[in-house]
Amino acid sequence: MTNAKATRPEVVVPMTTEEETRPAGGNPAVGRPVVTVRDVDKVYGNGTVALKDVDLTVKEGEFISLLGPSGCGKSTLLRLMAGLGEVSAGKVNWWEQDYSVVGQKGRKLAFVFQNATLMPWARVRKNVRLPLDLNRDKGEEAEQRIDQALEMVGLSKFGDAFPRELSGGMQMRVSIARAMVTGPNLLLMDEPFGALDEMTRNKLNDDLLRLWKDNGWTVVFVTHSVYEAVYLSNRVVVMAARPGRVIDEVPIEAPYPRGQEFRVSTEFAGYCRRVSEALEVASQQGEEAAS
Ligand SMILES: Nc1ncnc2c1ncn2[C@@H]1O[C@H](COP(=O)(O)OP(=O)(O)OP(=O)(O)O)[C@@H](O)[C@H]1O
Repeated sequence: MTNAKATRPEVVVPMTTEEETRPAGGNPAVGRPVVTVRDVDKVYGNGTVALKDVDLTVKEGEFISLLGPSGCGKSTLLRLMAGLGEVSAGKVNWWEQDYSVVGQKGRKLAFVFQNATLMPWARVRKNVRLPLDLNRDKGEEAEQRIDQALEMVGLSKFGDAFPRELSGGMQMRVSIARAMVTGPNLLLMDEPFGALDEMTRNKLNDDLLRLWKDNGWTVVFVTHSVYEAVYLSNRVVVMAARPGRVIDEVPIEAPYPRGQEFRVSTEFAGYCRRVSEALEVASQQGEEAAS
């Protein structure tokens, strides 16, 4: 991956339509690659090999979860997909093109962190506006986008509130609205609901699936929860540590929309068992490498 220069051309690659990527049942079909990670190594300055020979292709309309023991490189991989940091070897492409071609704006991605990371001194509306301010997007259209983003996360009435006046779940909704406001088509989420209680988390999972479907997003989601990964994803990517690598992929073929019925189904339990077993293998491999 190379750093883009401001003078380089920016190519916005048109997306295919939702109909093309979501056949009957609501599951994503084999769409065009959105992000391609090829033979990627990441070695930090202190010598830690965070990723070794990682290959992963994320396709249009997919909802992929990255799951694995602590330190297996989930966040590192997500950050490289976001263009935050350089690979040590290998390549990351967006829409089959190099960063130097597709450019910052052409990637149209947004990143959601575990903590809502809101500006505590600024009202909700100003927090959501931040990416637009950074892009110098102003005027009526910008205001409409903020309205839409707040409406989508159910916070239309809270634009004038300060973050401290909101619950943890609502703060996370603000964070998602802020990610949505620039109209991304790739959403990278690093344990966004990890700090929330189970009820709130389940609710936000349902909201996220609705937004994913309505907006035709592609999502890569880091989580420690087998249940969350299975519930949300059409594919769970299991990673092992020392060095961080992909060891298994489990397709979750249950149709969307998913709801409470799916959560309590034997199908869900079966997928959770399958993913837990893969996670167990990942943990053992990490421990063996450490001993
Ligand atoms: N900036 C950094 N400098 C040095 N080492 C780092 C840095 N960031 C991460 N690491 C190391 O790289 C490895 C992978 O870290 P990473 O945070 O990507 O894993 P993770 O799977 O997301 O972990 P967790 O589940 O605990 O969040 C770990 O050994 C970590 O200590």
